[in-house]
Amino acid sequence: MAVYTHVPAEEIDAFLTRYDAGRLVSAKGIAEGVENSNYLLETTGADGAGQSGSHRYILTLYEKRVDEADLPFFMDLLDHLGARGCLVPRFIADREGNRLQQLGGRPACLIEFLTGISVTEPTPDQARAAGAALGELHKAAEGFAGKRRNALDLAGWHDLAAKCGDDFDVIAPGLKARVAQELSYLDVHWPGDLARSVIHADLFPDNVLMLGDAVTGLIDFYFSCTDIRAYDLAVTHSAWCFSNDGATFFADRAAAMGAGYAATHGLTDAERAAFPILCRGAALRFLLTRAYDWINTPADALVTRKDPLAFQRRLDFYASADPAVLLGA
Ligand SMILES: Nc1ncnc2c1ncn2[C@@H]1O[C@H](COP(=O)(O)OP(=O)(O)O)[C@@H](O)[C@H]1O
Ligand SMILES: N[C@@H](CCOP(=O)(O)O)C(=O)O
Repeated sequence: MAVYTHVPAEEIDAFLTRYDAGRLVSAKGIAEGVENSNYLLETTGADGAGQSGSHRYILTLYEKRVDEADLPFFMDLLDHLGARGCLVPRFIADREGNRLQQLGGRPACLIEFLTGISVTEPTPDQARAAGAALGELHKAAEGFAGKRRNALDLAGWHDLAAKCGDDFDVIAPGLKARVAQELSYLDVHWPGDLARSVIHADLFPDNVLMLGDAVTGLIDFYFSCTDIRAYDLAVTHSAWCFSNDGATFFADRAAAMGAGYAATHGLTDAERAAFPILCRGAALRFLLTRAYDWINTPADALVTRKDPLAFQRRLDFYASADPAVLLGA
């Protein structure tokens, strides 16, 4: 469960009085997620007569990697994407027009609740829908003027690796050397000339809400940034096309995801040629943040740490795979 900051129900109820959202009926810490503290709120609604469950909101308190100064970028991006038909949540303004607040000593926002569930074992059709939704997102992001540097780029990966240092080998003997070897490879081969745009950068199954095979919401844009556009597909590929432990690659999901993305956006020849390297970078990026969190998560946080080695297995797969299997024909 990701709740780093515990806020008493009375404080949440008082917080809600700034909004036209009614009174608090229930507040539950949300089990999923590792970055921020999230609560699912139910309220009476503005007229005070709502039935239980009919007025839901997400309350997010920003922790760890989210810089408060970046929140306007995320808000503007979701406004832009929402106005172009993407199924993304709105940040809700209080009666004075403020969307950013303080609660429990943290920056906090009230956010529109979207329906849908996150799949844990995606089918190929669901992977196709995720690829298509990512392509739609990239199309909708065209023309967005905001820019944000990716703090988790190649330079950021070097910084994280240096911070983990010898602790890598506490997670698994030899991991420090494996990471160093991969960084050296990517220093030489990372592509510098591919199209860049705003990307989601963390479109894991838990950040895609679905009903059946239909995407009902894309959430958690807090890593969104300006970077190589096809890297976003590589991140999504690494997240959706393997068993959770990274031991099994599902070529059928990957081919479907590639087809879904091609149907709504598509890749250039140069992006296809670079895709195996982009996937290696994606796998290393999540290996590194998971390793850092494995070492540094506070003992009293209600959070389930994620296994870094699940992304070492993906990395090893990408480093040796026949490029032709990654996206199918
Ligand atoms: N707008 C939303 N609508 C519905 N559920 C949401 C929404 N935002 C977050 N959630 C739920 O909260 C969980 C954690 O949110 P997320 O933004 O992924 O957290 P973190 O930033 O900590 O990773 C999600 O997996 C989802 O279950
Ligand atoms: N997707 C990352 C962790 C970031 O948290 P999320 O819950 O926002 O996806 C991972 O799986 O390592």
